[in-house]
Amino acid sequence: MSESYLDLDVTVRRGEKTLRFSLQADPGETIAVVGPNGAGKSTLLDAVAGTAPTEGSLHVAGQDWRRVPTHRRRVALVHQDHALFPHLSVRANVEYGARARGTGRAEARRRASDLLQLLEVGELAERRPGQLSGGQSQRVALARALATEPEVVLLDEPFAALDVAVAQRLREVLAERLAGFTGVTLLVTHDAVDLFTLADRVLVVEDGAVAQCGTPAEVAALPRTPHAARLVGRNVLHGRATKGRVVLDEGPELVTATPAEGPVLVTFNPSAVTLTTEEPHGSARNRWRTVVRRLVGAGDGATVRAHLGPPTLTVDLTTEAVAELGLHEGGPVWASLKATDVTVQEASA
Ligand SMILES: Nc1ncnc2c1ncn2[C@@H]1O[C@H](COP(=O)(O)OP(=O)(O)OP(=O)(O)O)[C@@H](O)[C@H]1O
Repeated sequence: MSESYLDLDVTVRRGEKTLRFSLQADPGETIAVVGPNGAGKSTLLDAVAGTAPTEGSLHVAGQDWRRVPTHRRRVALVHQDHALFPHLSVRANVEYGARARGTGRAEARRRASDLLQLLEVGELAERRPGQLSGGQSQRVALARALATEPEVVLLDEPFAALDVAVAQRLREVLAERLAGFTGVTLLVTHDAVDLFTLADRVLVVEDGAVAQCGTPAEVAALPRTPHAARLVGRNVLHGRATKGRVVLDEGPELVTATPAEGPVLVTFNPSAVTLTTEEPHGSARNRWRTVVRRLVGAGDGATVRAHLGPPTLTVDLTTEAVAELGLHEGGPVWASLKATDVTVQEASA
């Protein structure tokens, strides 16, 4: 019998693809699931919910969930399109969640009132879903999901359709609510903010398998996939190390301060890269003449993210610096990087 609250080790076949997931989680844990499009994040949720045919083992709260039919699994799923019942009031939508699990009418009503209050939409109880904003609807959808007293909550990009301020407020409300939740929450997200505000751990999914699982700080410090690196704003390059040098898969060499041998991932902060128009003559051991591929404003008007390559680099700089350097897409630039700013980790074969 498994020690973990949730213990999953499954294989899922989807068309031509075979996806394989393994995850153990403790009571009360919130796990962010990240990865590129098509990596298998939704498939992982489907495997837990029982809506995808799976082989392997899945235990939740001491029960063998392979023996629990899908409709009896104590699992609540919230998507970005919340799909509330349009003909029922907000209150009735949330009560439905509880009643569907066999809860009595009075208890369901009490639970719905409590949850709507907690999610700060108590005053909307008599409205119909059509009379709610996107953020309000999403709160009601969360209330309805939690009213089922689930053992596992599956949140599939629940903030994706909301504007930034609404999403931020809902994150705060959800963080409070999840703090008192004793089950396991899996949260699929493409937003690094979720990692640092909601997640106890981050599960990085790549190409139908778990590429990394660690605390948000661990993944931020040493992301093991380019997607995770981009998400947390770090650079990651693949290469092969011999004696303090790494021959990058993209061609150029990189000098590092850490001895390593064999396949490696090298990571570094965008702020560690210095850009110049002339070849730099400072102490930086690594310098490359490269090309500006894309310049993307950060939305605050003051900072710009430059994508360069080869080698593929991301660099954050101020709009003044962009102007001073005369950076433009397709234009040349020198990038330099100190050996001591580079972290080297072994790559799994
Ligand atoms: N019902 C299905 N039948 C066949 N293949 C499927 C099915 N559902 C998903 N797939 C495939 O399985 C893989 C994983 O898809 P999945 O939707 O789990 O990825 P995801 O990480 O959730 O992606 P996204 O971020 O785009 O939602 C993809 O290659 C996808 O094309």
